[in-house]
Amino acid sequence: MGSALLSQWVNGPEAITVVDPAGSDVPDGVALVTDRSEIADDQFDCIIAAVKPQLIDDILADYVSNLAAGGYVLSIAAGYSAARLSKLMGDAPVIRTMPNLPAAIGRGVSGICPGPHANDDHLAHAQDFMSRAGSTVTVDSEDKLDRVTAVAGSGPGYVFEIARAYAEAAMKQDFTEDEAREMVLGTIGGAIAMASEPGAPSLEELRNSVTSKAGTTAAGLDALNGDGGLSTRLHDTLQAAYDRAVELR
Ligand SMILES: NC(=O)C1=CN([C@@H]2O[C@H](COP(=O)(O)OP(=O)(O)OC[C@H]3O[C@@H](n4cnc5c(N)ncnc54)[C@H](OP(=O)(O)O)[C@@H]3O)[C@@H](O)[C@H]2O)C=CC1
Ligand SMILES: O=C(O)[C@@H]1CCC=N1
Repeated sequence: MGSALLSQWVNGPEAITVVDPAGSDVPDGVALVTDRSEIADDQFDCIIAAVKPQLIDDILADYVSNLAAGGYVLSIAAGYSAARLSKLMGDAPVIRTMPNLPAAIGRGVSGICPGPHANDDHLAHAQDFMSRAGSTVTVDSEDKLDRVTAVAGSGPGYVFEIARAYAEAAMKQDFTEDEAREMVLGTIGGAIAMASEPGAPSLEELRNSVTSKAGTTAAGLDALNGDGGLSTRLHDTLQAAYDRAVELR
């Protein structure tokens, strides 16, 4: 996720240093170090926590002395609470965000939640930073951010899985993998673009406009969600993701 954001963050004025022990590729203009010792004496206005939540305790505390006076810590980690991170980082100001993977093409959706000691300047920077990767929504509680995580942070995973299953079903209707992928992604992309037009009808109205009385779509929709199974499954999906975020706090 860090690389996806980095690909958009480089379009701004900040000088960015990435610490990655694996030494992966970084965009032009970004400094890469593979060991914190290489930047031991350096100061940064913003430290970004982009490792897995389970690794934050082991990794981030080493960077307390790298945070410049007046700076803040920006976390993209799921669940891990701002209060816990602030404490770990010597009572530093913390802002939590929850981006999603289409940030890689500037089409992400990011939740932003100011945490302990964060001031308006920190929040303004975080909003500017995240908006380079797509749209943002600022929420006023971490519980809400954990719900953004369930809906949008994990969301591309659900969408890719739905598209994968949809394409698999298309292949069972005697299409090749390439044909199925093209038809399914074209159909999803076209439908989403239409629903996203300014002034577009509600999603329910759009669905109804495809559904001829006693026609093929009605037959398909009955199999898809006639018993409410899809609605229940999606409710359970979001609830399970939220519950996991709560466990990671
Ligand atoms: N994936 C997603 O769509 C989203 C992820 N997030 C959050 O982003 C964070 C990263 O997740 P994700 O990108 O999926 O996970 P990854 O494992 O792909 O990324 C974590 C990166 O941290 C690196 N790393 C490991 N140890 C260190 C260290 N000591 N110092 C610096 N870097 C280190 C890893 O390197 P290596 O691979 O070599 O171990 C890896 O490149 C998580 O906190 C997650 O909750 C938030 C929103 C969406
Ligand atoms: O699966 C995860 O935990 C991360 C957070 C949201 C998306 N990926």
